Amino acid sequence: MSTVHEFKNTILKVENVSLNLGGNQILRDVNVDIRDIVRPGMSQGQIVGFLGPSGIGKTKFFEILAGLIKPDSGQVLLGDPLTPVQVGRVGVVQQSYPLFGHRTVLGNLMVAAARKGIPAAERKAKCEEMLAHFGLEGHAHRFPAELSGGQKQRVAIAQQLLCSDHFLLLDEPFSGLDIIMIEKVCELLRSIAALHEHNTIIVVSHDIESSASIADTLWVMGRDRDDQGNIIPGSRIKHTYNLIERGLAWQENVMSRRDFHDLVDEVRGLFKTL
Ligand SMILES: Nc1ncnc2c1ncn2[C@@H]1O[C@H](COP(=O)(O)OP(=O)(O)OP(=O)(O)O)[C@@H](O)[C@H]1O
Repeated sequence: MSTVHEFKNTILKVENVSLNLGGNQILRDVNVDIRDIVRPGMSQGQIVGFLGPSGIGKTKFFEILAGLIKPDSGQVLLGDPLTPVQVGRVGVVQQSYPLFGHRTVLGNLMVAAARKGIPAAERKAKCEEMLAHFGLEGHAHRFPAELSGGQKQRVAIAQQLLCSDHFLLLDEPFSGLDIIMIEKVCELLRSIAALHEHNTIIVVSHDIESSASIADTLWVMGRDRDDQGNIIPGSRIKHTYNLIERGLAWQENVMSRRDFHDLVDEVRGLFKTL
């Protein structure tokens, strides 16, 4: 598959974000950005895999990216042109998939479409289009309690995609799924990225292999050490891997490639130093 591409405008920018909690520095001067990737003849969104050891600050950074909590300093800018993040612009898919239990699958999507301001006359068609894209047409009139975990996850992703502004944050989307389901989720996320030029998906995960198999970029969060090897409090994005440059983005069967496994080993090795 061709990797001819250009990086265009920055569509997400994190500037000098720091966060303290309970007297501890959690994040320190985090600076990172995502640029719109353009490929000839297709709409190509962005997928970032966001990795880091447990307790490093991924969840807190995720909440700041979504505008759910404010950093002590710094800011997050989104869109084209860039403007400060506000709650609702970034779709957040939590592991628990919170859906309205008293509404059907279609009803849940209709609420999201209304929240986004899609005109009433167009809502049903838009929601049905989403249901078809997510392979949920047969479940439109079911209630969340009647769905499997994987089906609930797809409804939650569709719902967040409908009511947000091209940005989706997913918290551990592969957790608790078997290998076939993980492949399906990977396929779904790739297809969402291809739905719109600006669609940008950030996947927070402990699963290095699955994240790397769909990402164009990996962010690894970690802390610095001083000259004596002591940890300096406050995490930042310590390493950014450009998988396009490595020829590993947008490749069929990338997981069967030796250079892909070398990358996964490299990231795993890096974790031990963070
Ligand atoms: N309300 C709080 N007050 C003080 N410290 C907190 C608070 N919430 C989180 N922390 C600390 O902030 C750090 C980062 O937590 P966070 O949940 O962001 O880590 P994480 O990378 O998402 O971890 P995991 O991968 O295990 O979910 C942890 O050391 C945690 O103990």
